[in-house]
Amino acid sequence: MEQGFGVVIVAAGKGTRMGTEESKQYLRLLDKPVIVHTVERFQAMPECETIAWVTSAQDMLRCEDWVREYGLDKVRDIVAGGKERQHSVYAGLQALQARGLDYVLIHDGVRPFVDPGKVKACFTTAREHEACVLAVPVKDTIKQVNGDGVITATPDRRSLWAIQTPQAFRLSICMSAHEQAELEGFIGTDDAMLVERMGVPVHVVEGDYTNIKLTTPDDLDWAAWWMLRNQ
Ligand SMILES: Nc1ccn([C@@H]2O[C@H](COP(=O)(O)OP(=O)(O)OP(=O)(O)O)[C@@H](O)[C@H]2O)c(=O)n1
Ligand SMILES: C[C@](O)(CO)[C@H](O)COP(=O)(O)O
Repeated sequence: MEQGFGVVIVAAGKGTRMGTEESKQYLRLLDKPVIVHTVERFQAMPECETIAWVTSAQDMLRCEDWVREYGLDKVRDIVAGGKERQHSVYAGLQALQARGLDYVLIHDGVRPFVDPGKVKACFTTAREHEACVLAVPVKDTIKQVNGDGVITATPDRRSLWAIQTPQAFRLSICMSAHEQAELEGFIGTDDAMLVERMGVPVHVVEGDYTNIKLTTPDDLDWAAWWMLRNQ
């Protein structure tokens, strides 16, 4: 059988933009915490061999409890994250390195609706090309606006994509990209940025608009409705 992938699920953020007392990854979405819904997506995929769950140091115990309660036996590592998302990803990558897999997927713990078929397509493309992300074409016209609130450019929409997770890479490339960024003090908003800086072409696979990242309170209403509709 072909080797599968390991996934790093990052959930060590504070969720400042959500503005809730409890961090957004622990909010209940119908019957379970958001993060449990997300981990279950990967737990159920035959291609997923191992999961590294990145959380804050103070939340490790409750995550261990959920692993037992929900039978998430692919979670072999629960590790503490860092100040920025990038540091949290790196902590997860280090844990996965010991698992002997060639390919890693990195996924936001607050994207609970990712479609397994799209995850598989992203993994397959990474196996062919070493680096791949899920993304959707932008629907709006995007403008660049300067500090005075004046439009300075209108990029051609046909070349604009909104980038999501998972992002899939050959593990050795992803590790080197993170190490290089750390060395140079570079912080990116996604992992592809770090790999792009290394000159490695990152391929895009079209995902779904429903693979949203729960970010602001309005996302929660939509998420509850979407989950009910698909039960
Ligand atoms: N230091 C951090 C920051 C973010 N994340 C994770 O990265 C994902 C995407 O980040 P984002 O939506 O920006 O989450 P937060 O940083 O929690 O949100 P905010 O920026 O509103 O505080 C989330 O699952 C979040 O928990 C992380 O593991 N470690
Ligand atoms: C990685 C990501 O999901 C791509 O959209 C995103 O960049 C992570 O969080 P952000 O802080 O909202 O940029």
